[in-house]
Amino acid sequence: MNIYTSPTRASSTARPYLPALTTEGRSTDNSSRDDNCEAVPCLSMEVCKVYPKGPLLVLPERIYLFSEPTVGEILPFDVVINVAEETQDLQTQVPAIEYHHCRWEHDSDIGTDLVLLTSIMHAAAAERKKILIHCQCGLSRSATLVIAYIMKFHHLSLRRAYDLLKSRADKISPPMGLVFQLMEWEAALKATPSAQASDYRKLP
Ligand SMILES: N[C@@H](Cc1ccc(OP(=O)(O)O)cc1)C(=O)O
Repeated sequence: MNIYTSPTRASSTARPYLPALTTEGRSTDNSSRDDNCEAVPCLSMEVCKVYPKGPLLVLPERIYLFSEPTVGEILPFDVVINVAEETQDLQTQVPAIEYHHCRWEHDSDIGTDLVLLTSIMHAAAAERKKILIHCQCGLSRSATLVIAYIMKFHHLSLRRAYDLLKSRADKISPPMGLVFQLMEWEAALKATPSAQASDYRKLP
């Protein structure tokens, strides 16, 4: 399944990031800690080694965050969501995997996709599927999607969802253009209290 999202938001060539926030409440679950996310800088679009140990488990419902994977790296997953415009689309190479590709840039309008993609994640999680969320580096766009998911299905504010993910993958840094859209997402979630309390999954 391919979902093309036109980049309609202009002028985000500079990419301001949220400042580093509190690390209070870091997970004690070493399997989802950020040891994987060592200080290996993203030197270029080609060399993106933020997760040198492979996909990082960031949420208990088998949701992993990663940079651009190889075919071999996605084989263990049931569902793969690729949210980068510039990454290779591996769909035809992994026909057995539920593969979604949303071609986001760092300033794309992602609001509609968030509704669909977080629902896909939620449905897959309910079926105990193993889910990989990735972009090019695993820092901005994929992190934005995971934050949106946490906000909706763990019922956390943007700030708390960001802090939670940051405590598990401390290199994440959603660009300000996407953070603004997460603010809109937060407002939309607040406006729909039906945001399914029954869907709540308690975080460890
Ligand atoms: N711009 C970074 C690399 C980088 C590329 C893409 C990126 O976004 P995402 O995490 O959404 O792929 C983040 C960082 C550098 O020059 O090192």
